[in-house]
Formats: sequence, C-alpha cells, structure tokens
Amino acid sequence: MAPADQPVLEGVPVIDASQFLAQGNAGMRPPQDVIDQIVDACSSWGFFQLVNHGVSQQLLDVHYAAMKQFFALPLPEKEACKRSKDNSMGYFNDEFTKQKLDLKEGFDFRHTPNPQQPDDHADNYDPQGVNRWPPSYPDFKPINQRYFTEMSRISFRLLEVIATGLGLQPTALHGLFEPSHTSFLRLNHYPVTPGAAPDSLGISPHKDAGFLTVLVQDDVAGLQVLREGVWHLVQPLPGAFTINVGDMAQVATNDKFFASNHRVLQSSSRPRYSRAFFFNPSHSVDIQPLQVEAVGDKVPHYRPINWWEFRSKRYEGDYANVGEEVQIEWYRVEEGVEAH
Ligand SMILES: O=C(O)CCC(=O)C(=O)O
Ligand SMILES: [Fe+2]
Repeated sequence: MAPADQPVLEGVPVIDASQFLAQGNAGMRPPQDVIDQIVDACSSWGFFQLVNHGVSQQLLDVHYAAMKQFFALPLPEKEACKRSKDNSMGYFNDEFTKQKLDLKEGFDFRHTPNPQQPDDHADNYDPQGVNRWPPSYPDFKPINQRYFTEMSRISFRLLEVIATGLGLQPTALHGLFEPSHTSFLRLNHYPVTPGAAPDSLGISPHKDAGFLTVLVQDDVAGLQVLREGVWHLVQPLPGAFTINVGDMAQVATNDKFFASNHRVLQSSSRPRYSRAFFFNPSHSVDIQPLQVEAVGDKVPHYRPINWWEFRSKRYEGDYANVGEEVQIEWYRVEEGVEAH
C-alpha cells in the first residue's frame, strides 16, 4: 500500500521541547504537563515527535548532505569500510530484519568515550567493534561526530525528564549508561527499487533493542508504527525528531513503557534517508525492572537482561539470516501479563 493510503499521524503525539531543550532552557525541568505528555506517549504509542528541540537546523542540514554524499560514493569506496561478523561498525547493504533482507543500505558508528584518541585506542574499547570510516571521504567523520554529540545531549536530557516522570531524581537512570554508553548512529538509505516485489519493505517490522531511539526522517514518508493491529504512518514533520521506546526501556519500566513494532515501506518514487541514534546502556549493565512505585507493579515481569548479551544476539540475527531474533519476551517471568 502506498504511504498516502495509510492512516496519518493519528495520535502519534507531537511534543514541544522548547521549555527544556531549546537555547536558554536546556537545563530546565519541563512543566508537569510536558512530563506527563512524554510519559503518556511512551506508555501508549511508544512513539512521539519532538519539536522545538534547539538542535541547529544548519547542523541537521550539513549532516544530511554528508549522509547523501556518502551513499552516493561508488560501491567499492563504501565497501572499503564494510562491517563484518565480529565488528558491527561500518557500511552494510545486507541487513536482515526478522529473516527478511531489507531494501536499504546503511552505515553504523558508535560512541567513542575519548574522541580525541583514535577509534582503535584502548580508551575507546567497546566489544561492538571499532568504528570504520570511508578512506575516500575524510570530512565524513568530523561532521558525524558533531551530530552524534548533539544526539547524546538530547538523549540524556530525555532520560532525565523520563526519570522525573517516573518519580525519580533526574539523574537516577544515568547509572545504566555508565561508565560509558554504547549508543550508535545508523544512517539509512532506502533507494528506489523498481524491480522489487510489491510486498518488499525498506525494513521489516521490528522493535529497537536499546533504551530510546532519536530518529530524523527526511520528507519522504515511509515509517509506520503498529498500534492495536493497525499500521499508522509517522508523518515526516520538518525538523522534528521522532523518539521511540526501545526494549530496554520497556524492561526497566516493567511494561509501563512500550516498545512498538515499526517498519519502513519501500521507496517507490523518491529515495529516502533517515538517521537513527540508538541510545544504549553501558555494555556490562544488567537491565531489570526498577523497583519504584511509578512503574506500578511490585512483581518484576522480566529476569535481568545483560545489555551486551542481548545486543550481540540481536546483531547476530541481523547480520546473517540465523534463526529467530532475540526478544525481551524470552526473559519474561510472569504468565498472563496482558499484551498491549
Ligand atoms: O528509517 C526509519 O524511519 C526508521 C529506521 C529504523 O526503524 C531503524 O533503523 O531501526
Ligand atoms: Fe527501528
């Protein structure tokens, strides 16, 4: 079905961040109604759009142009930084989601705790692997690092607002991201694929594994979120961030928050580009339901999940077509919990 035939944005909340993110207000506690809107959106849709977030449009534009320039490189130049089974960073055009080959190409790089040092320096060790960059495009790394820094800043602010909304101190959830978060940025390019089967997808339905995703889509519609059995288009809004709950936030909130299934339609008339910042815990952290009143239930619905174990199992499934992808349901302990 073409994007135009889908229900449009019904209910995916649009939240104004000007009172806690825009210039001058960047450290402020948002008004209670904004906190409530964020918690409600995370609990119902698992998705919301954030406007007036204060990230410079100039940075978004320059980074967008760099992403397009990278994907326009000849294939051998992109493949010069291609990812491998034991290093998930770099270029790829062979991703499987739920055992279906996606109609897209992408590029991943991760947080480096000490960006002044080379990617392969001991200070920047992370079991996800070492960042790789296209040798023929030296300006690509610095612009991506600038963009990444902004995404990290936004994510930590959202984490503070979420903690506040759960009745905690603003920094109460920071420990999940220490000593160093394992966030990564994924650039996605969905080319027009004239010969593709009509039911092929840019990305098959999936949930994001981490805590939160901060996505910037371009003006080509294609992202859909599943709610109550219906796929809803997440309408591109100029300059907005699309935020979605990941599996680890669902576990930490004992199902108060909900990681929604989402997918991307194949691009039928124009290519589509998106950038997804996956805000992910520190690799050794065990994620488990918080024992706080705000998450409602005293009985934990999940066994602790080691983030690195979960992330690496998910990558194995996406890298090669091997079996079923790991899901948080595998760690659920309680029977009879109502599914959304
Ligand atoms: O391209 C998009 O709009 C969404 C991408 C996505 O869901 C992902 O990369 O996990
Ligand atoms: Fe996703």
